[in-house]
Amino acid sequence: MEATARAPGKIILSGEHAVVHGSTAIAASINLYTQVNLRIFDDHENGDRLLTLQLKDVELDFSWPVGRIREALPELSTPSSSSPTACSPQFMKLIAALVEEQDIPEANAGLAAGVSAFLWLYASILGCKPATVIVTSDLPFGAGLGSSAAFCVALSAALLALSDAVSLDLNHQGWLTFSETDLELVNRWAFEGEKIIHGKPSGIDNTVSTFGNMITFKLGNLSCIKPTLPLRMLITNTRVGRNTKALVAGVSERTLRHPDAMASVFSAVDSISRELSVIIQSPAPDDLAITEKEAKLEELMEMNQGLLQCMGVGHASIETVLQTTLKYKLTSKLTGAGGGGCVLTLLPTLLATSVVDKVIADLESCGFQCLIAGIGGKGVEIRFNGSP
Ligand SMILES: Nc1ncnc2c1ncn2[C@@H]1O[C@H](COP(=O)(O)OP(=O)(O)OP(=O)(O)O)[C@@H](O)[C@H]1O
Ligand SMILES: C[C@@](O)(CCO)CC(=O)[O-]
Ligand SMILES: [Mg+2]
Repeated sequence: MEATARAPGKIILSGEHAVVHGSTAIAASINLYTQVNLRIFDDHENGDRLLTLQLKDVELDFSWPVGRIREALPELSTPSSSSPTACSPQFMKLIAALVEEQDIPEANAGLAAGVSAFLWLYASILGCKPATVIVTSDLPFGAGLGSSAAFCVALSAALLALSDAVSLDLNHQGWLTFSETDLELVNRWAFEGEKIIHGKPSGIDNTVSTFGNMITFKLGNLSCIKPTLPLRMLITNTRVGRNTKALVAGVSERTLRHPDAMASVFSAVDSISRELSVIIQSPAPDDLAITEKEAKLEELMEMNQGLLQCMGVGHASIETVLQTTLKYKLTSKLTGAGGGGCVLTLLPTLLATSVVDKVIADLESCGFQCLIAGIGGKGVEIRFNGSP
């Protein structure tokens, strides 16, 4: 049996990090995807009864005899696909041993978290069956565009599609969307994978990758936003790698040291997100109104960036992007966990293309990578047996 799932990355317009501490955040899917192809073998098909994970973008393959996994994770021989379960510290240790055996190159050490999430989701949803999983992605790892979430969502979707937990038309040709109920199940499993990679995620990344569009998110609850503004965002990748888990932990540690001050910071971010949501959805009768609303958006982005600085997740490379875009009277803010990674710049509707080209040339001369991604598209989708 074979299935392929694809899940989008994301940008966070406001509220990153504060959302982990209960504030409202706004996120949108982007048209960059992670794709997971899953092929399950019957016993006779896969002679060595192997579980193989191929990460095409980093040209790394991992392989375990199914018997080795069954021996290491005996309690997982019967899958629980309908009941998303957290990976306990005890299971984490057993999985870490299976990952350790693969001798991941030092340069790719960060992948250990992703491979651990893979083993947990595979064994919990499908049990110890021989399979080959091939992963490809448009998303840069560790850049703030939700690569970990897109990986966990696409993987959970592919595994569930071939489990008995969801009902899908296996003969459907082309990409298929799950039912709302099944999307909830995909999202809950993906969140368990994100916990392995992020440590203490809010759930916003996997939620927007699962459901797509643009959402407000607070304490696990999402609502869909219907923008009345043509939001055009330039995404600049500083190419400064960082680790979301460490950055999220750093904000929590600062909160322990300064509880009252950080509570005020998180409350201010909550207000910014709620105000942003109202502006983005308010009726836009004419161009003047659009320009006025974009000016308010820019001011709120600037305020959010200042509060992210308070949280300690800035970086010199992010400052360089802020200063460079400011020369063109444009407003930017980091997106995702910060500490490097990606920065958003709002491109006003009336901004001339020639100016956009100059801004991009200026940023690329700093060694950064720029793209204008489509935002607010579909969430996770599935297709079967290699159908186009
Ligand atoms: N395609 C993939 N295959 C395997 N592992 C992946 C893949 N994409 C992401 N990961 C895992 O997720 C890690 C990066 O996750 P991290 O949360 O640090 O960054 P991000 O998700 O890109 O940024 P942010 O969480 O700020 O949006 C990688 O080091 C790897 O462990
Ligand atoms: C930094 C953070 O708020 C967003 C990362 O994309 C972490 C999370 O919410 O899980
Ligand atoms: Mg992530």
